[in-house]
Amino acid sequence: MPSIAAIPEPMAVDDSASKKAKRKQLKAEAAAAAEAAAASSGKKEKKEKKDKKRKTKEPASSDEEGRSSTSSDSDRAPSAKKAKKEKKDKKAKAEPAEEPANDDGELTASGEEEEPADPNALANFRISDKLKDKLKSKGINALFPIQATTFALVLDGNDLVGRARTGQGKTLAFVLPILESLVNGPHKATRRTDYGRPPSVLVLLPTRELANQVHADFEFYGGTFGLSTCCAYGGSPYRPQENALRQGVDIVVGTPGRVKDLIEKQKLNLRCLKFRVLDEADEMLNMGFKDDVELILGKVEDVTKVQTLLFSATLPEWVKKLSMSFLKADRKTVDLVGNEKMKASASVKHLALPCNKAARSQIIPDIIKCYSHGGRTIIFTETKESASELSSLIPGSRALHGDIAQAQREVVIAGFRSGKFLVLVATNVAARGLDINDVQLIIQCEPPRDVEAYIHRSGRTGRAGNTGIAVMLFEPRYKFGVTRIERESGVKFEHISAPQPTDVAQSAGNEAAEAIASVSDSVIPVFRQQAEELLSNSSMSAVDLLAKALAKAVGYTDIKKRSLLSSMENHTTLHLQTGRPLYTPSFVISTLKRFMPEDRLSSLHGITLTTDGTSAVFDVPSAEVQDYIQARRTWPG
Ligand SMILES: Nc1ncnc2c1ncn2[C@@H]1O[C@H](COP(=O)(O)OP(=O)(O)OP(=O)(O)O)[C@@H](O)[C@H]1O
Repeated sequence: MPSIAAIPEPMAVDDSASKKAKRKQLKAEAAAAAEAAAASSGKKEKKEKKDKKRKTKEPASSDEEGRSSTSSDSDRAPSAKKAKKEKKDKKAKAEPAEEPANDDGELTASGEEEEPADPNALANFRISDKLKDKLKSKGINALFPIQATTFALVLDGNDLVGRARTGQGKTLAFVLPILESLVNGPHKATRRTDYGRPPSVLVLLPTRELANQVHADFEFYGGTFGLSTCCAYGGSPYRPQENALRQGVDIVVGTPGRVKDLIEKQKLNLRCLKFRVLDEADEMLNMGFKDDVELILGKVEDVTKVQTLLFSATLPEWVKKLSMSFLKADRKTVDLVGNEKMKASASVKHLALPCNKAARSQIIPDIIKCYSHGGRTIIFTETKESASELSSLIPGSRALHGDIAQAQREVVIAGFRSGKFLVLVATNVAARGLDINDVQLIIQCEPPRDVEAYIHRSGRTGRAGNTGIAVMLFEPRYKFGVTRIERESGVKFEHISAPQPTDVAQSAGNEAAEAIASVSDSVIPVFRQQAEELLSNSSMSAVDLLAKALAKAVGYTDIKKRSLLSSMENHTTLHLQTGRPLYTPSFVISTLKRFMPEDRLSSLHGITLTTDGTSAVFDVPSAEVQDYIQARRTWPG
């Protein structure tokens, strides 16, 4: 006999634990995941570290070190505490590089000021003192695995394809050896330093924001050697870029369109190029820059004199093939992801949440309240229109997409970086490479079309040893989008339901209670009389009244119900059990028609069969729940 009941609790997530406990658990799990990832990419290195006293150092080799480990990391049972320590130390765990060489007297070969046990300590690499000081000023005392494994290869003149997960320091993996190579290494002798010199380095990347970021790194670290950098991207005036090129620069960082324009206008000359770097190469090709990139790379007269480096967290097969035409035959490949199942960042907790499009703007602010821990949030939408629309619906957020004027885009990014506002609603322009401090939460409004987008978007959090949370929303009907991303990225989503209004209110209440403690006693005389009147005129207890005051202080006058299935406000999820196969959603409708008038069923939506096929869940307006339950009771069958 069929039965029908409202589902009062989330179906797939245990909400019984307090918010605090949940937060703690998430943090600990994400930290453990981070540890596992680090352990995974550096498994061999860790083992070696253990045995360090017995073993001698070996030179870095792409063949050996590029291989990633798949063996069991669970044995390690990493603790959150340990992960925290790791975050603090930002320790890298890769193979030691070759013995440092002292090629011009500027480089140090001793590990005196470094932690001697760390094979990736700066002292173990051919990095000059000036550059080391700059790195230390940023809190960098050791290289990350991708940097440690590629440093000597690049400095020694190899072409290279480098791959590591998001947030693992790929930028410095090319910045550092390029700078050393120009100033102290093989290119020192032939590098031009005169007025009007053509650049020695060209870095191509897909977005303007990323160009700005990498430019800033080259300026910061290259400035120490007196190297000058020019940033060339579309939407910005030509004049300053052309002036800089006329005077002569050492490094040009830019997007393919503008770089091509400057070459065609004969403002940019690549005849003295020593390095060309393709950062996020697959995205440049995805964005239709393939012809521009090929044209630019083809402008180099003598390719034997140029080193070409290609870096990304994702290297689809066709990009690898393409690298064959850009890079020399003896190129090295360092792939720290390799054939490992998990391609996305392992220091990120990946969550999936069913949510109808119409409910997004209601639910997203609650997700932010529950999961951002007061840090920054980036929300990704598929289209520019939905980014603008959503940002207009989410208080305190700003939009970023390709239709926004470049000057405004820069203002938005600067505001987000500086913490002027904490929520950015963006299209894929913010998906690649952006490294913004304290991004705690990523929300993707729907499963992206390609898995690379998922990997890069979710990788805006959980960077450089930190942990983060990525929530992907999906239409309950299109659950296959989640399965597809799971299959292709290796991510195992934890399925959660929308934070219930009571959860959100509770966490707001906690904050309000803390805030009350900071209110000065000077307000008491002013408000005491109203407080006394309120208490004497009310039949409620002082505690209940205070609870109401807290609710009002954080903007609550009512708690609305939210469906678990589609996250719609004022909707409730019902569970129909028949004990017999239901086959399809239309079969569910015909079953319901037996006890509910047909016209009432028009407000029902989101019918989803449970896995055993004998029951179904669907949403109805909360006001109609009792009608369903009553009708079922009076129905004889
Ligand atoms: N050796 C290091 N020690 C500590 N922090 C580092 C180190 N190297 C890089 N970082 C920091 O790690 C962060 C991530 O680096 P970066 O942006 O280069 O990552 P990425 O691998 O290029 O990520 P994505 O794939 O998302 O572009 C940056 O804030 C950077 O300053």
